Parts: sequence; structure tokens; C-alpha cells
Amino acid sequence: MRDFAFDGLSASFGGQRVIGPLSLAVKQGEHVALVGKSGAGKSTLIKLLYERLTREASLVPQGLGLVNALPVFHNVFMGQLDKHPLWYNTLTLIRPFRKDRDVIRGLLDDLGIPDKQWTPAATLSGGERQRVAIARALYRQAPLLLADEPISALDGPMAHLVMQALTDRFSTSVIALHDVDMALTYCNRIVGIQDGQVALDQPASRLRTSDIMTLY
Ligand SMILES: Nc1ncnc2c1ncn2[C@@H]1O[C@H](COP(=O)(O)OP(=O)(O)OP(=O)(O)O)[C@@H](O)[C@H]1O
Repeated sequence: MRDFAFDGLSASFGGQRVIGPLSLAVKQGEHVALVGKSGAGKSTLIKLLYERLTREASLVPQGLGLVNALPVFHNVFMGQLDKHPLWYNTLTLIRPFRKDRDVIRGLLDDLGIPDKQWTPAATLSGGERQRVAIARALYRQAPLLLADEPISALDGPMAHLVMQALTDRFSTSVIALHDVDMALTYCNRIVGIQDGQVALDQPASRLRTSDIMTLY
């Protein structure tokens, strides 16, 4: 993963500037938590980064982007669609290969949903759906993770397990998180967004919860 640095990141809706212009540079090994109140522009910033880093990033979007009619297996497999030829993907739709079934089964095991591999995504709970999107991101094995509130539907122990897995398995990440304590526990850099601008940018080790609360 090359480091990345962007200047002039900005987005507007209906003539209203919601993010930027701002600069963001991230180095390999950094796990960046984007924090800030609702509407500050965190999701928009994640999208701007993904537009620029699509090929080297695994994305967990806030809307999850699951295909409801397809089983969990195929939703996770989509993380590697662009790594296989068309014939392989077509065959997988009908009859998945054992090696892919084994890998995906292992990921679902790790995420506490081992028995859901052939369940259509439509019938999953919110927390299960979120874990499928996380499994898809892990399966992609990209060097960079871009995630927008990836633990919002998970209970305490599962939220910790997922944050640990994400920060272990991706060498670099940018994760929008509204849980400030989780941000301080699992990320090593905190970027606070306020009114579409970077209002705080510090190593997590230098911050306490109360320092971040000034953004809210
Ligand atoms: N597609 C869109 N059309 C119009 N306005 C939008 C659109 N997407 C975002 N916005 C506006 O941009 C601003 C920033 O939204 P964004 O979703 O990036 O915030 P956020 O910090 O991620 O909030 P949350 O924590 O609630 O997800 C908000 O005022 C929002 O209403």
C-alpha cells in the first residue's frame, strides 16, 4: 500500500459545501478514526477517498451494499469479483468452488455467523448484515480499509471483535466511528471533522475522550 495524500478534497450538494476543501495524508500503518457529530461530513469524506482509491481499498459503506436476493456466500464473494475471470464468477454463481467456500466459511466463523453461509441476505438481522459487509471487506484483502460506521449495529463484545479483526488484518484504515472510546482503543490517529473541515488531528495516544467531546 502506498501512502496517500490528497489536497482540495471537497463536496457540495445543491450548492452547499459540505466538506472541504481539505487535505488528508495517511501513511501505511495508520488506523485513522474519523469522528465528529452527525452531519459533519464523515461519510462524504469516506466516499471521496473511495472514489480515488477504489482499486486498493476494501469498503464497508454505511448502507452496506448487500444484494438481498443472493446468499451470504455470494455477497462475501463479491469482494473479489474483479480478481477473477468472468467464467469463474459465473460458475461460482451456480456452484461455488470448495476453496472459496472454505475461506468464506472461515471468515463467517470468525464473525460469529458460521451457519448463515447459504441464507439470503434479505432475511438477516441488522447486525448480521453488517458482519456480511465486513466479511466481504476482509475477503477482498485490500491493503486499505475504508469503513463508515462498521460497528453501529453490533453489540459490545462483537463490536470489539470486529474492530480488532479490522485493525489486525488491514495495514492501513480510515474508519468513521461515532463511538469515541472505540476510536481511542483501536485507532492510532484521530481526525475530527467539524462543518466539513479537519478540526482535530492527533495521535490517539495523546487524546482522552474529553478532548474529542469538544467536537460534539
Ligand atoms: N446525497 C446527498 N444529497 C444532499 N445532501 C447530502 C447528501 N449526502 C450528504 N449530504 C449532506 O452533507 C452533510 C454531511 O453528510 P455526511 O453523511 O457526510 O455526514 P456524517 O458526518 O457522515 O453524518 P452521520 O454521522 O450522521 O453519518 C449533511 O448535511 C448531509 O445532509
